[in-house]
Amino acid sequence: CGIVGMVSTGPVNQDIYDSLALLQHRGQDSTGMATLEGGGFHIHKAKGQVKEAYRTRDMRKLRGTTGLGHVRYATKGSAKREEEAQPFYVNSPFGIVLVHNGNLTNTRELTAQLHDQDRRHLNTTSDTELLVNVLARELQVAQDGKDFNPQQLFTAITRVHERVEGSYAAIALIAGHGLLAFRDPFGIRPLVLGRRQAGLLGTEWVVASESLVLESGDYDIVKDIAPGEAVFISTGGELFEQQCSPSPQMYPCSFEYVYLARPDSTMNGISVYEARLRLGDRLAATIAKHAPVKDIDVVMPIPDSARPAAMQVARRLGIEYREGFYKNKYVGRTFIMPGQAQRTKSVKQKLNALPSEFEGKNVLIVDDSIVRGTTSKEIVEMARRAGAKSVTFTSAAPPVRYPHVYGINMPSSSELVAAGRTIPEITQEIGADYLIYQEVEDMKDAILEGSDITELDMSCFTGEYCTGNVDQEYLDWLEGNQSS
Ligand SMILES: O=S(=O)(O)CCN1CCN(CCS(=O)(=O)O)CC1
Repeated sequence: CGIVGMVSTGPVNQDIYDSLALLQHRGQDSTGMATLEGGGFHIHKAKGQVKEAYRTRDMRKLRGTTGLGHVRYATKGSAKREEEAQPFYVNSPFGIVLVHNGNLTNTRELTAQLHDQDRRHLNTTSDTELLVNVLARELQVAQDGKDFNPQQLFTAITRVHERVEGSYAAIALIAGHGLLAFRDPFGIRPLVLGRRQAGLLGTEWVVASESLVLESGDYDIVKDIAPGEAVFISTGGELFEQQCSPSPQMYPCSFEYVYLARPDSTMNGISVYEARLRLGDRLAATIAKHAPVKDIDVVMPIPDSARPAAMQVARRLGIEYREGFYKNKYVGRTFIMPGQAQRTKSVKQKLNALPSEFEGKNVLIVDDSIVRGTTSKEIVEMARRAGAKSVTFTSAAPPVRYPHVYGINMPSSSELVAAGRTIPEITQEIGADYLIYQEVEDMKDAILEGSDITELDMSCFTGEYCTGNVDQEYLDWLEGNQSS
């Protein structure tokens, strides 16, 4: 999912719309926007992509100079369990609307607490609804009937960190006051703060999942919100910030760098594009060790996010780089579409092989990752039908062997092609002649090179979950809880 929030000096609806369009790659299922005008909200949510979800009359309703927006894909389960589009709204102690990128892992406990202790009713199974209700409850306690002041928000966020487990980058509008943004104590999901001068009208602020939103709006990048940190921006443009966790740690999600983020974003100070080039450098070294490089005729990317890695593989191995696959850019990102049937159909719609690039050649294909293996299998078949003599399939990410529980839709290990399989078994499963994966340590080094960050969340590759409270019981529950 992608989130954005703004405090401007003029109408904010068009800027939020444009920002959501730039974050579309982070989810195409549904989108929502809310603006704050005086003491009240205007909210619009709809299924589908940004460009089709907001008609002129919807945009006209979204008046106000403070607002937020969300683009979503299902972070767990399938289309059957229709989660609500975001933002979510609660009406006490203030009107609050909230958008969230991430996934909470103690939803069962929180649901019970909210029902028994906090006397709050939940309408959906969405973890975002849990998050906004816990925030509201803790804000009620912190405010304790006194007049509003930002410190109450920071006290409430401190309690949110204590009660909530999992990953969250979140933005909320507090009716009559302003915009609150906060990040989980592990910094798993991204959140960046930007600022620009609006002439004599004052300072304008933006908080977003990716820095390209800031660049596009001519905002200066102020900083990545720190793990555990919260910032509050009043509707008048005054900024308050506080670290709300006693033990913040930086464990950014590795999959942002593998494929989720746009290459032209800088995330936690790391250029996504340059990280992908470095992933290619290291993958090339591993390929040279394990594959018959001298026989390879061409190196090809699977568009789009594997291109930087493929360019480097070709360059390092001294092999010709060719574009053998055409991607239909009008089909959304298939790998995150709920439900297996839709996903298989979409691969054929999404990619096509150009025979002239394959005829009689030993091809080496680079994809950003192999998750379910459905795309990889289809791609190998396409390459052979197009005339390839042999197919070496390579992944710029290591084997995904464990569920991803922090906000990217790969929760069920039964769907993971590498879970419980050896490399030769996976090679056979996808029908390739050779299969080479990135090494875990190489991925970590490639992403973190030149950064002062020392850790990444790589739980879906290693089974080590940085938040510490993801145990086998939870994984089994999650497995059973997935309507596939
Ligand atoms: O970023 S892009 O949209 O360009 C490509 C995203 N990338 C494509 C390959 N899949 C694995 C497919 S599968 O192995 O699960 O079938 C992960 C996501």
